[in-house]
Amino acid sequence: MGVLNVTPDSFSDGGRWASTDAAIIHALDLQSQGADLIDVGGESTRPGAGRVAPAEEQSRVIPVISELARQGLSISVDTLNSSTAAAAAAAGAQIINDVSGGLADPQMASIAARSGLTYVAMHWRAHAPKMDDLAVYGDVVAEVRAELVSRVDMLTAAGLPPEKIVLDPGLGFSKLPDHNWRLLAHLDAFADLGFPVMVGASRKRFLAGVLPADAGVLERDLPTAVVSVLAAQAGAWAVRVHDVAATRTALNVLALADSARMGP
Ligand SMILES: Nc1nc2ncc(COP(=O)(O)O)nc2c(=O)[nH]1
Repeated sequence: MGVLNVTPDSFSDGGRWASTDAAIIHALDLQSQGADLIDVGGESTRPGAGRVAPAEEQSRVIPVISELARQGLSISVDTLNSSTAAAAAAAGAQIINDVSGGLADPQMASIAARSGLTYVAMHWRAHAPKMDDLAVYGDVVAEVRAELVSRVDMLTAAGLPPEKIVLDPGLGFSKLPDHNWRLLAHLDAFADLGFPVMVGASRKRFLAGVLPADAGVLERDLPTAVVSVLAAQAGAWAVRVHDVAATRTALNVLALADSARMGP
């Protein structure tokens, strides 16, 4: 899943694809790098980001989704807002990627159920201003797992078929670095729930821990690609990344190593 932030302020690529034309060019480039899906977002969820009105979010993402769907790309819409999810479904998106897992907008579960789209429910505890204050866990794996199970219960009660649900541990959302590493080390705890699992580590702060102190954000693309391999080995359904080429290459290494291991 290639990241396409059509926003002026996303933490690692804000403003670069803010125009519709630039966004479409970048989406096609992500596809040529090997992306199976393009995740189109119009509101930055980085810590400290302010909220964006749904109308503004839709003005950013719907023209992009419409054109990319017209060109046959597989699109997810990264939104907390049910009105944006409904508009994206009408514009040709196949997936709703809701970082709040339905908590931010009470209408989202029913809108997602009615849309027939696949729905990614990510683990989340609060909007950006309060997010870091809630990074408190006794057992992060058990608690994130339990909270995602309660999200599934709410979503299915609203009519969303279980087979439409993808789960995501929400790396970097109300998590300290060691929480993220523990979640990555125990992805099986989420895969065991019987839903596809998505992982979004790309360029996130916790990856800085494996880099020199003066490393820039783009240097996190290498550890991101390594995490993509770890996620694939744990059976992840998708990884959400900015640098698709790096992850595609890393997954090619894994595929060749696996085939060599199973070969004669
Ligand atoms: N499902 C899912 N969606 C996401 N959307 C945005 C971000 C924040 O990253 P960005 O600001 O680079 O888009 N991370 C995730 C994530 O980890 N999982």
